[in-house]
Amino acid sequence: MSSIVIVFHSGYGHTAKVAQAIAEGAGAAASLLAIDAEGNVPEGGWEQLNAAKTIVMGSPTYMGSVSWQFKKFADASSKAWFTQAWKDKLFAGFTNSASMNGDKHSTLHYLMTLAMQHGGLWVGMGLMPSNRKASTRDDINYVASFAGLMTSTPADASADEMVAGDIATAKAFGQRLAAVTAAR
Ligand SMILES: Cc1cc2nc3c(=O)[nH]c(=O)nc-3n(C[C@H](O)[C@H](O)[C@H](O)COP(=O)(O)O)c2cc1C
Repeated sequence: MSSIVIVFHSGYGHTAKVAQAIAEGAGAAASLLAIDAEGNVPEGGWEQLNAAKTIVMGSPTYMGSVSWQFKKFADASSKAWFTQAWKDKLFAGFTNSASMNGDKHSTLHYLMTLAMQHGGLWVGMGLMPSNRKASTRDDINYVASFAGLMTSTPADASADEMVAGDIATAKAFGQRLAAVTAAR
């Protein structure tokens, strides 16, 4: 079982690409758990989550919040909530949307609330924003969130056309998650 489980939903592949980059940054400690189009996790998924030290949750931003498939997963996690089975695990979150802002914070805030309901400890980005005149879209944390990973992909861009700086930021976030998980 992996110490870091990245559980995510992705309708069109963008959030999945971010999840892969986080996993790449986190290295051998991490594994991916995709919520399917029906909002279900594959067999053995709940056991993986129960065994994890760190749960990283990701969803695209749809209409200013998580996708319904992610929400179905969140509601199903109430089974773990009843016994506080995930208490004191580390949690982190990420979301991708089309607009630069796009109300992504609303999605991250929901993920954070879910983590708090489970009695978890939230891990933010730990990365300074790239917000200088000389900063470019390909710099680390240009979208500049502290609460969790935000990435933006133009509405007409495929998952393969995602911004390189966002993918690099996701890898850096994965490295941080591996470091804080190992330190526990
Ligand atoms: C139903 C729906 C609602 C969306 N709502 C938003 C939104 O509130 N803000 C935004 O910036 N983008 C919004 N988008 C765009 C998606 O966030 C964007 O296409 C994202 O890359 C999709 O990620 P995915 O490929 O992992 O599903 C929406 C897309 C869909 C399909």
